[in-house]
Amino acid sequence: MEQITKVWLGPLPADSPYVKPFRFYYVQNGKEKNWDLLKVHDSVSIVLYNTTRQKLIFVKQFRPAVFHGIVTTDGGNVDNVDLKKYPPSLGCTMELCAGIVDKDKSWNDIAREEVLEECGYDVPVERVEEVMTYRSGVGSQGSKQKMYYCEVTDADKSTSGGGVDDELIEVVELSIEEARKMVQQGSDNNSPPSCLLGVMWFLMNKAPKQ
Ligand SMILES: Nc1nc(=O)c2ncn([C@@H]3O[C@H](COP(=O)(O)OP(=O)(O)O[C@H]4O[C@H](CO)[C@@H](O)[C@H](O)[C@H]4O)[C@@H](O)[C@H]3O)c2[nH]1
Ligand SMILES: [Mg+2]
Repeated sequence: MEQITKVWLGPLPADSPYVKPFRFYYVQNGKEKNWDLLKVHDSVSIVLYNTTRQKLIFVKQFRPAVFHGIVTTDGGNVDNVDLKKYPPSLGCTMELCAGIVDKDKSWNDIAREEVLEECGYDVPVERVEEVMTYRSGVGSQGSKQKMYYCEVTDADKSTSGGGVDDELIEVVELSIEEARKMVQQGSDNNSPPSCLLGVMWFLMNKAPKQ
């Protein structure tokens, strides 16, 4: 699915549109301190539930940062890494449908667009409900993510999804029981906390009571 054939590293160009590193200085309790941080885009995530088939909809994709973390924690060198020893599938994650806020559009419109681009469901923006906001990576980035909830049906499906431009995204459907297991027992699918939070929120507030 991920189709990765080669991996290597390089320095971060100063004009990256995605991450800008800074050293932040401040005086606290009379003492000068500093903190190294990364400015990254804010983002939206969407808990998607298909009521026709009673499935939660997730996206699976190769995440370079996760692959890097796995290889280096294991003591490996990512630069020109041996992909037989470290298969790229190690860096694939199960996530909520999500996207960065990098356009001159409302957050709700961006959430609606991600549902269409990544998962293929074409819904009017009114059907995308705001749930909560939180901060990710508070030690290094502190970016805001707003979580949404959207119920979809098979009739809303207009494309197979999979992302735009060069994105390679797999749409994955889980039953409520399978999603419950993911947060009860944990799993080895590299899910970020935002995805686990979204599933727990759904189970507490939306899942049909048994
Ligand atoms: N981030 C990035 N760095 C690059 O160097 C980089 N180079 C190219 N790109 C392109 O930017 C687009 C980013 O895709 P999305 O808008 O769908 O955003 P996500 O990657 O899904 O990230 C969100 O959702 C995650 C899960 O909740 C959260 O962890 C993130 O914080 C949150 O932003 C893709 O077209 C990708 O090809 C980069 N994107
Ligand atoms: Mg995305």
